Amino acid sequence: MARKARNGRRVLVVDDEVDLAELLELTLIKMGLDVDTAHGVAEARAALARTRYDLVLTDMRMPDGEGLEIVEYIERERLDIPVAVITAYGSMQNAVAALKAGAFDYLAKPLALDQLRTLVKSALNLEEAPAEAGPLPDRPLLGDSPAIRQVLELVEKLARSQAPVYITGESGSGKERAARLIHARGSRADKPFVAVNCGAIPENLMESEFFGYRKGAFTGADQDREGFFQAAAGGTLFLDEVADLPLVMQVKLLRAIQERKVRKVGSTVEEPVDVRLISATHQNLARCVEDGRFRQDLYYRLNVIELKMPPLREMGEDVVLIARQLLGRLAVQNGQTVPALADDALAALRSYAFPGNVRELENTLERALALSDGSAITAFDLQLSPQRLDDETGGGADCPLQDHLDRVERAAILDALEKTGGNRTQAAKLLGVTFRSLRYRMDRLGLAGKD
Ligand SMILES: Nc1ncnc2c1ncn2[C@@H]1O[C@H](COP(=O)(O)OP(=O)(O)OP(=O)(O)O)[C@@H](O)[C@H]1O
Repeated sequence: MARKARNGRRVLVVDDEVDLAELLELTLIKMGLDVDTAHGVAEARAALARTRYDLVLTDMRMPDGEGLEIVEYIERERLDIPVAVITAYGSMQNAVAALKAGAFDYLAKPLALDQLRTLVKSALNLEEAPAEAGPLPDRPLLGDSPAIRQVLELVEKLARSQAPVYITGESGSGKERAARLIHARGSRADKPFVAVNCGAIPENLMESEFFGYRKGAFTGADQDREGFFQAAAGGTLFLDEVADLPLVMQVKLLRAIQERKVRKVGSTVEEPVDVRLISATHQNLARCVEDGRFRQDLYYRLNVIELKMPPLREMGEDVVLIARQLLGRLAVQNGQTVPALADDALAALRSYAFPGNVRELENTLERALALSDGSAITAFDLQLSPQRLDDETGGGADCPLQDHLDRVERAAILDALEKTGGNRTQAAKLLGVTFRSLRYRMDRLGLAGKD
């Protein structure tokens, strides 16, 4: 089966499960890609022999063979096509075998669509959609539980003040959304809101990214450039994952906050800056201070007022309320009628721990909408895996699987780079992955500047 879209990049999806293939296909088409689907290894080989693809996504287990064979085929024939595999939940061995055979990444089932999109964008070097022009839409924080009402009250108060705000909460609990709301409701609303993921900036570029640089400051600096501080002038600078700032940068940030001035790299003059700071992290920053990983003086500067985002599982019936609102929005976006939530789906939503909070709920619904027959969403469509119901007791609620895997991966890569003196080719060999796979992984984990 082949479907056409808009930007000329062609992806081969290999999956014998019709539902999953359809979900992948829909998601990729929405990204503007052309998609062919093969329902087994033999069909995939035939398609690869016939057509030039820019990316292959393959399931691991199919009736006529393993996804691994496709990875090996692409390597053997030197087709130079990035290939990613989709593995069953919990089968890390399969994922590792595929990476060793040349796959550049893997996705675990049930599929998280935002991870899929990140992977595809990265493999195809697709540009991010341009940022929305004009003032940011004042998107609300959904929910009506006492926990979220308290948050909303505090947001209104914080919007009226200029004090630094420090937002805590689990991943996906709406920290960035709350920060945007504080900005949008305050006196700086018509000025920029600049969000910075502190964990994603290579260490060697941090200073110039934050404070800008002058032409000639270093090789390649062929014109003056503004940093985040200048870009947020008069508005709000949102420092996400602030615990990931390296200590050297913490000193520079503290200075900028205290002096209300920044100096571009390569410049001798300081310029005044006026930004409101909001920072966030899902880590325990006080513990980072105790461990010596975060400066206490900066911690006090940032943590003037704390806003705690509640986890979705502590928001009672909000899970159903938010699910209905999100479903309505998604269905309208797709031009579908809004499906009902069947009783078994409601029960599944109420009993699941949602370690990934509202973000996970959004992904779950997006996937369910694609899988459902259109009239009602059932528990089956939601695919909330029962193992994860126990996450709360197993510590998983504080540590969703992806975070855990990322941490393991990050430690292994850093270790290999240290052992090889930063030589990526040797590090890739040591890790048993291809050079391209290592480069991709370092980009994804924000380690690109670490060697
Ligand atoms: N209360 C809410 N109402 C509506 N949408 C929400 C709510 N909370 C979170 N979201 C949505 O969930 C997704 C994740 O939210 P956001 O990025 O604000 O979370 P975060 O806590 O900053 O996550 P991370 O720690 O991973 O950066 C976004 O799409 C956001 O719009």
